[in-house]
Amino acid sequence: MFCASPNPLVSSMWNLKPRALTISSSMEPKIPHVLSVAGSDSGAGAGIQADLKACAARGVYCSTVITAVTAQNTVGVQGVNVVPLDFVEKQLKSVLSDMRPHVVKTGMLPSTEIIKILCQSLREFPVQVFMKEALVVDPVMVSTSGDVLAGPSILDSLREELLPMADVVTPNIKEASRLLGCAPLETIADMRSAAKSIHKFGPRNVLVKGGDLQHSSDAVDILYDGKEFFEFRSSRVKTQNSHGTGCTLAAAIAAELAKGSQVPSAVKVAKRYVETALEYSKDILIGNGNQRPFDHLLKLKGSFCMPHLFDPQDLFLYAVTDSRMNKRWGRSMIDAVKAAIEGGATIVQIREKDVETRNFLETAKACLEICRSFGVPLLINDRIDVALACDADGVHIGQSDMPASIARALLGPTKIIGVSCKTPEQAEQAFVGGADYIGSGGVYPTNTKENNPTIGLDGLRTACLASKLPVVAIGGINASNAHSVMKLGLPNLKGVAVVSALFDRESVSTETRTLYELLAESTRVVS
Ligand SMILES: Nc1ncnc2c1ncn2[C@@H]1O[C@H](COP(=O)(O)OP(=O)(O)O)[C@@H](O)[C@H]1O
Ligand SMILES: Cc1ncc(COP(=O)(O)O)c(N)n1
Ligand SMILES: [Mg+2]
Repeated sequence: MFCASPNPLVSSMWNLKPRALTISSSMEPKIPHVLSVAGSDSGAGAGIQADLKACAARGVYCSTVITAVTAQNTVGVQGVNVVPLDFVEKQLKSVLSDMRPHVVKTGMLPSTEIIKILCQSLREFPVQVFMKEALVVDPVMVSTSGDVLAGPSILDSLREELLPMADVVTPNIKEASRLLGCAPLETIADMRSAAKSIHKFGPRNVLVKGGDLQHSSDAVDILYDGKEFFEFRSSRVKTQNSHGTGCTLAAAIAAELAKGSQVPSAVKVAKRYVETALEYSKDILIGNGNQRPFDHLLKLKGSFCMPHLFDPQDLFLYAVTDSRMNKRWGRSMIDAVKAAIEGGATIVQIREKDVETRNFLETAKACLEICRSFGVPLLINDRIDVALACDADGVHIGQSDMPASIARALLGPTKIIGVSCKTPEQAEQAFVGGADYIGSGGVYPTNTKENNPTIGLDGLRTACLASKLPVVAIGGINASNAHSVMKLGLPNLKGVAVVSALFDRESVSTETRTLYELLAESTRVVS
């Protein structure tokens, strides 16, 4: 059985189904699936092995078509053995005709013939997720060690055949200048202009990766979608363990697209995953060379003690609780959080309006301990200071709180930030400010928030369509209307946030479990 929960214990201890997937209910029920068409790296830092690990870490199934077998280690590439063309074709047919991946990601494509066979196979077996964004091309040419993985002879077929079919292409700075036949890129301005020029070959989105940009203290990537530029910036992790970052980034983008994310949001999540993986494995020692791999599966190892890296699927069943409502039912906030997780909550937010800061902090610390032990992220409502003080996984802020950009500056790159948004303008602001998701509502009338106009299902749809970020619906959602919300079937609508229907009830765990089952039914969970 494939288990997409970040913490398998949550499933096994409480006998829950695996996390639900938001593949539209009108499609066959499937778990998100990426096909990687790439070369094998015997050192397992890059290539097929990186793709398998990155997809696994991001909760996505990955099948593989191997184009070449490389003898490779941390020193360099000692040999390349290209898989015979007819056997590449056979592998493609085997996977595409039967397993129907949602997204195809390509890496090392060592010959023109292999590129042509791939294009032909993709025409014969079109690959789509939510009718769009299904081909991610990482135009691998030279390894970081300087060894050639695909010679200049592939450039024409790459430019003329594969790139026009690509939804996202992810050249590093060297690959970008090779594709364009231009001088090396030296600045971010060069990266922008290269992204624009590569876009003319026909891909819908171009991401020029700046990991190897000299004299840049940050790792900056530039995305161009034909209209807008997006700049993704993270601090540069000081490590030699960065072999395979390019493959990993592209695989993680493909994984997020397979879950239904839009391109900018997929890039953002993927880049943060790479940065976090580099940071957590910066000191590991594998091999004697200077092209050393990092640890893709940090998430599995770290779920008990490390901060939670945002995954849009966390938003599936979002439990929001405060002490006032719990007091009415004679339970502590800590018991409420435990019960919600027991019932299947995939993320928890605590909010307090009338408790003293010191008490709130103590409660938050206790809740965090429970959440960490189950690998469920804990967010603090409004209070960035409390989130920082207890090292919570992030915050949820409203339109009258600090702007997302300031919250991001205060909280740093890895904390989760959600923003309540009613309008497309607010959703855009949240994205630009560095938020991870938006909460949109009130979908239905509610007693928990005064002066909060209802936007209805139409307002929710408008917000989702306008948002580049994943969305969680909020406001008056309960077991009788959750299905109508999820039925909207919008790819970035990831789940529902619930207050009263879980906590203004006698048994929090029973209500949460019932709602979980219902949501799972609406989105057709497969196990
Ligand atoms: N030392 C680093 N610290 C943080 N991010 C990095 C570092 N090196 C690369 N990255 C990021 O890893 C991804 C892969 O980029 P890059 O290294 O340029 O590609 P490639 O591996 O294809 O050469 C990009 O998102 C880049 O910004
Ligand atoms: C099989 C294979 N595919 C891709 C790369 C590129 O990875 P990197 O740029 O990190 O060396 C590689 N070295 N080997
Ligand atoms: Mg790299």
